[in-house]
Amino acid sequence: MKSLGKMIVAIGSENKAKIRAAQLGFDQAFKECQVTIVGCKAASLVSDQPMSDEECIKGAINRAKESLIKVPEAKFGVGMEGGVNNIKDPVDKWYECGWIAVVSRDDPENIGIASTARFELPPKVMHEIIVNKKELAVIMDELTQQTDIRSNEGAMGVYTNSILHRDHIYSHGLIFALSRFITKPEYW
Ligand SMILES: O=P(O)(O)OP(=O)(O)OP(=O)(O)OC[C@H]1O[C@@H](n2cnc3c(O)ncnc32)[C@H](O)[C@@H]1O
Repeated sequence: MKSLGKMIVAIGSENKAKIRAAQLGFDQAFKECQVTIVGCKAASLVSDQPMSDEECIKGAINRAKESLIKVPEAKFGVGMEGGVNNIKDPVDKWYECGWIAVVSRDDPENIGIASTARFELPPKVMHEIIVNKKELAVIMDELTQQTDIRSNEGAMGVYTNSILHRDHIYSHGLIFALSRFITKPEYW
């Protein structure tokens, strides 16, 4: 039987849902490899509750780059940053999604960036974030009377009756971010 090549991937987070997402995404994108995901603390250098896509992207890139430094044996560094964003026109609504950055050690300037699917956050949740300056994770735990929603099904699970969980949805965003590394070079 052909043995699988081994690959180590760093992720700039110790959040279990994000680590599961990284494993799910890399296992599908690199079927020929046995992938080990190594989580580590990495500073996003943006606010605890990012309020725009731009801020999330910055946070994801910062985390991806720092994770590559912290895990010297890693081939890729991954950053995942959740946050909210406001679409004003044609309807004024707030959405939540995760942004994912993937940095390759071979070519650190070649960064894959993509987002997860997004979902609407209700005005009562946005009121808590904007007026009472609370983080989404805290609001979710209070609303559901559960603990550590962020490491489990996530707000995505709460607002889909557990149909869509944070790990799976983030794995889809990760696979989009990996596109440049796994598809034919002539597509790029
Ligand atoms: O340990 P880290 O990697 O920071 O994981 P985190 O869950 O705190 O995630 P982010 O920093 O990426 O998210 C920014 C904020 O939004 C919250 N958040 C994002 N997505 C969420 C989700 O699906 N469920 C609950 N909270 C979420 C999160 O807890 C923070 O308050």
